Amino acid sequence: MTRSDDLPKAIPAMWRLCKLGYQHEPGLLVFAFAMTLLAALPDALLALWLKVLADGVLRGDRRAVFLAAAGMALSVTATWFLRTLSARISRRFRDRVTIMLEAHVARLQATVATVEHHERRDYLDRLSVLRKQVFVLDHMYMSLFSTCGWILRLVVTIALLMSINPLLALLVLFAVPTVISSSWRPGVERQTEEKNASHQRLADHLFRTATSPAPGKDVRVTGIGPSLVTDRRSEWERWYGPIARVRWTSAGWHAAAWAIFGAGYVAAVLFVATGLDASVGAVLLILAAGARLSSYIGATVGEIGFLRGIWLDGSRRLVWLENYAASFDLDADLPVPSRLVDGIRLEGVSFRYAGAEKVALDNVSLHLPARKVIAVVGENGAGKSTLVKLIAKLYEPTSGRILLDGQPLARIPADAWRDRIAGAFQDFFRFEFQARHSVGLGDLPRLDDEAAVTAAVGRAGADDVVERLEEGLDTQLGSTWPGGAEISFGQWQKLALARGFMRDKPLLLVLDEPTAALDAETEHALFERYAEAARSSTDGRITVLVSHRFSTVRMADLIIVLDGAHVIETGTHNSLMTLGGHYADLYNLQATAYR
Ligand SMILES: Nc1ncnc2c1ncn2[C@@H]1O[C@H](COP(=O)(O)OP(=O)(O)OP(=O)(O)O)[C@@H](O)[C@H]1O
Repeated sequence: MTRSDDLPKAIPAMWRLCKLGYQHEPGLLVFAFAMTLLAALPDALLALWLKVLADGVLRGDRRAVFLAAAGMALSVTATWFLRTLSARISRRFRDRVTIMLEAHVARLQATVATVEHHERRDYLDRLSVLRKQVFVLDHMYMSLFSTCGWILRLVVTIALLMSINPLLALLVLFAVPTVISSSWRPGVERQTEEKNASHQRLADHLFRTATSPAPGKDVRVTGIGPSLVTDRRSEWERWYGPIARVRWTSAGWHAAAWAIFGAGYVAAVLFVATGLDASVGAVLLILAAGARLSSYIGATVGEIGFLRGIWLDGSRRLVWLENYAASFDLDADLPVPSRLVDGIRLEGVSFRYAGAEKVALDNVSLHLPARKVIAVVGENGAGKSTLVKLIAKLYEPTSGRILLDGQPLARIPADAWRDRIAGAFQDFFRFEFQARHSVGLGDLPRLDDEAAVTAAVGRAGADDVVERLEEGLDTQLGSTWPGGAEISFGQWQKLALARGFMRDKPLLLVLDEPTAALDAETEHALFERYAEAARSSTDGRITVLVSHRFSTVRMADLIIVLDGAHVIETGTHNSLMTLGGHYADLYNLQATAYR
C-alpha cells in the first residue's frame, strides 16, 4: 500500500484539480479561460497605438493617426467589454465549482476507510487548513486563468520592447528577484502557519469550550472560564507572533527586489532616450510599455504568489486527501465472505496510536471463533477498545495481520467489511434527527423502513424510550431544534444501541460498553438475547463484547483478558476461575463489592 505523509507536488496537483473542474463544468471552464486570455490582449496593445499615434503626428501621416485613434478606442472598449463578460462567466463557474469542491472534500473525509485522520495531530493540522481553504479553492482556477492572462500581456509587451531594440528584453532579468521573492514568500509564510497550526486549533478549541453549551456545566462548576479566556489569548499569540515576524522579514526582501527592477527600468528609459537614435514614438513606447512591463510583472508575480501560496497549497492538500482516501482500498481486492466458518485470527498484531510513545496492543495473537460470544476484559487503558477498532478496520495494525476466515482483512475493502458489522461503541454520537432516522441510519438502505427500525428498537430494548417520546419515532431529537425533545444520556445510549442493531445479518457484532448507562440486570438480559442470536445464527456471526460487568462477561463462550497491551489469559469463565489468575482477581474484587 502506498501512503505518503508528504504533500504532493504543486503542478501535478493543480493539473488534477483542473481535470476535476473540467469533469464537472467543461463548457464554463473552457469559456472562462478563453475570455480571460482574450481580455488580456487589447490592454497590452495600448502602448503600440501610442507609438503609432506619436509617429503619425510627427510625420503628419493622418492615416496613421486615424488608425491609432481607432485602435485605442477599440482597445479601451474591448478591454471593458471582455473584462465584464469574463468576470460574469468566471463568477458563474466559481459558484458551481465551489459547491462541487465542498461536497468532494466532505465526501472524501467522511469516507476515508479508517479514523486515523481524525486523531493524528499532523493530519488534523493539515485538514484544518484544508477545511478553511475549500471555500476559496475555486480561486485556484481564476488565479490560474489570470496568471495566463498576465503572461500573455507580458509576452506582447516584451515583443513590443524588442521591436525597438532586442537588448530591451534584458529588462526582464531585472524582474527576476521579484519573481524569486514572490514565489519564496508564501511558501515560508505557509510553513510557519502550519508549524504553529496546533496553537490556532487549541485557541479555537478553548473558545468553543468557553462558549458552547455542552461543556457549560463543567466550565461553571470548575470555574475554569476566566483561565480559558487567557489561555486562548496566549495560544492565539503563540500562533500569530511567529507568522507576523516571518511576514515582516519576507516583506523586507520583497521591497529590495522591487528596488532592483526600478533601477533597471530607469536605465532602460535612459538607454532608449539617449543611447539610441530612436524616434519620439519609440521613447513613448518604452515609457508606456516599460511602465506596463513593471505592472504586468508585478501582477504576474503577485498572481503566481497567490497561486503558489494559497490556491495551489489548497489543491495540494486536496489531492493528498484524495490519494490518502484512495490508498486504503488500493490493495483491497478480496470480497467479504458471505458466512464465517473459521472466524477472525490475529497474528502478532501490534498497534501504536500516532504520536503515542507506548503501544496500545503488543504482539497479540488470538482466535475469535465463528458463532461464538467473546468477551474482552481488562482494566482501563488495557487496549480493549483498540482491539475492537482493529477488527472493525477503523485502524490498521502497525504490524502483524488480521485474517478473516483465512483471508487478510487488509485486502478486504473497509466499506464492504463494515456493511457486515453491527453494534455500538461507548463513545457513540448523538444524531439529532427524527428518532426513526437516528436509529435507521444504522443501515442506510433501510433508513425509512418502519418495520426494520421497530425491530432494531426492540432488539436494543429501547421500546420504552420510543414510547415516552411524544410523537414516537417521528419525534425530532435535540432541544435546540424546533419541537425537538431532549432525552437523557441513557436514552441516547439505547437509541445508539438500536442504531447498531439495524443490520440484522451481521458477521461481526461489536458491543464496546454500549450499555454502561443501563443497570446491570438490564444489560445482562440484553446480552443474553444477543448471545442466543449469535449461537443460533447460520452465518457464523461473532459477537465481541467489552464490559466491566462480570455478571455479563461470565456468560461468554470465550473471555480474553488484556493487561497493559498484552493478552494475558484466555478461556471460559470456569477455566479462568480455576486458573486463579488476573481474571479471578478482578472477578472476586467485583463480587466482594456487590456482596
Ligand atoms: N486516539 C488515541 N490516541 C493515542 N492513544 C490512545 C488513543 N486511544 C487510546 N489510546 C491509548 O491506548 C491505550 C489503550 O486504550 P483503549 O481505549 O484501547 O483502552 P480500553 O481498555 O478500551 O480502556 P477503557 O476501559 O478505559 O475504555 C491507552 O493507553 C490509551 O491511553
